Amino acid sequence: MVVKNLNIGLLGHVDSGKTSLAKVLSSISSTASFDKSSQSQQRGITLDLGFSALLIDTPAHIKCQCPEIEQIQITFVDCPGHASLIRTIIGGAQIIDMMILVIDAQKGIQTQTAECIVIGALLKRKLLVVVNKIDMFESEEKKAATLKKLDTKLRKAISSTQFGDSFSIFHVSAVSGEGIQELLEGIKSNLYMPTRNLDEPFLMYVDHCFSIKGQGTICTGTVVQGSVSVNDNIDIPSIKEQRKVKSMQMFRRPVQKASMGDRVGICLTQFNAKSMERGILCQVGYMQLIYAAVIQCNVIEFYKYAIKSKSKFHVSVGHNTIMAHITLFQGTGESPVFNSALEYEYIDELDEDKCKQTTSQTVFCLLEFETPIYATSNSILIASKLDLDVHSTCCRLAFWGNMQWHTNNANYTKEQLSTWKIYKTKEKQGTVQRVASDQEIIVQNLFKKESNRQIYLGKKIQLSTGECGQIESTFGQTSKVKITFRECLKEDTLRLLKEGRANDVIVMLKYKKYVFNKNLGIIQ
Ligand SMILES: Nc1nc2c(ncn2[C@@H]2O[C@H](COP(=O)(O)OP(=O)(O)OP(=O)(O)O)[C@@H](O)[C@H]2O)c(=O)[nH]1
Repeated sequence: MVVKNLNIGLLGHVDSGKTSLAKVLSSISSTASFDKSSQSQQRGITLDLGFSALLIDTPAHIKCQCPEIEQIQITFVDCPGHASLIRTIIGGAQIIDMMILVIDAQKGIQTQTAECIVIGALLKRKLLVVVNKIDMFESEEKKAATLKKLDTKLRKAISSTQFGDSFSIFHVSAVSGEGIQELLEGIKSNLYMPTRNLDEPFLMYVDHCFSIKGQGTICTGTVVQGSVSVNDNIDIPSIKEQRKVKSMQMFRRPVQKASMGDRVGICLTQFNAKSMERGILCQVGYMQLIYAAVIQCNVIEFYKYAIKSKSKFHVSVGHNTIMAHITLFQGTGESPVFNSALEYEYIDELDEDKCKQTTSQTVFCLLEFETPIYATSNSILIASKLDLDVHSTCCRLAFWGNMQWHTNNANYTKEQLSTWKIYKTKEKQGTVQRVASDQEIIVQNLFKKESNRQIYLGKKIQLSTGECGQIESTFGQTSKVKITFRECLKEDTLRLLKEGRANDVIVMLKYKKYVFNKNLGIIQ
């Protein structure tokens, strides 16, 4: 029997009814489903990803493309909704093919609804919207009016994202069952066969790990790339060891092979399950630790705070979230970023214009991780400010991007970054000490006493009165320099200087200073 697995995430604000919906939609539960953990039950909220499944006959529109698929197993990934668990939500969204956005009919769009839309949109997931709890209205009239208004609001809010308006909205009650049959039909008709590239190296995101005495250690998770078979040797990067795949199960069915998109439990030869609560399994030698990365910086339009170089953001990759120190810069060209012939301008703070990237200027972000992470060259990195107040009504997701460059070298700073030409535009100002001739002036205060004036020789300067000249030579033992002009200075300028009004004639030197290569100093 050929059964294909598809993963559908249930995302939405806390208490909108995601777990209740997962329950009514599923026929198979797993060891991690429906808030079984005692902590979850005590607090009454989902604390971790929950997995359950529904087996259906292959819908006709898929059957005609893939006649060999007899049944489809839909794995529902029930994500937490509470603001403090956004890391888990981001992790959950990375393993799904389609997302069901759950909204409380009476509360409408709430803060985490918006964050979930952002996450789903940037990961390019297919979207279905479910308005839940429609049994809670006091009258049919009130229900019809509220739902009509909410649908319009939802379409308006979502249409500005990558989802556009190509999504369906369903009105249901997970408690009374109203609308559930229509939702199931809607899910079936929206199913599609995502591209599964099985030739890539095996990679699995593990969400739970536990030991069974006498058998081994079980890792449950989703295969996000390639495939794995019983008896394969695989890497456990977090403990830097390899283990053999002893057996595998998909929702309690033993299988010999699992491929991209499958939810699977893999039994490995024993290791300490505590060493890997969340993590990855992969083909031997595939994953390496990454110490820094560059992404093209796609700013999330709902993020309302400043994005500044030298600040720190949380960065999520797969199920992992770590702190990173950021440096922003912009340049021409798309990827790959680092052509040593190109120069990039350092950005202190992203303003609105820079957020709207033009085709000629692309904003990049260097992320230097506080602790190294495992990522692959096609990983999506999502940066957020999770230390913002969880009760805030603002979106905490700031920007995201695919990896353009990364380094596995812990000592990368000196060895690699110094070849990058990321510059800051600097300006020095000085005053005229005396006029040597009408084409020659001696300038003071442009440099500090200890500055090496030699490296500035030949650089252009401009006077605040408009004339352009160049630094001809150093002058004397102090910090002065001689500046020459091709043309004679303007009469007005000479008059000001003769009258001793040196402060009205400012000498300006603009130059580029490289961020990662202090020695290079200046170019023009
Ligand atoms: N009346 C009514 N109550 C519902 C419905 N769906 C869920 N509930 C109730 O709403 C509360 C929250 O439901 P959950 O399914 O736990 O919500 P959730 O979105 O999974 O919650 P978190 O995962 O913690 O964000 C529970 O008390 C449910 O019984 C519904 O359709 N109608």
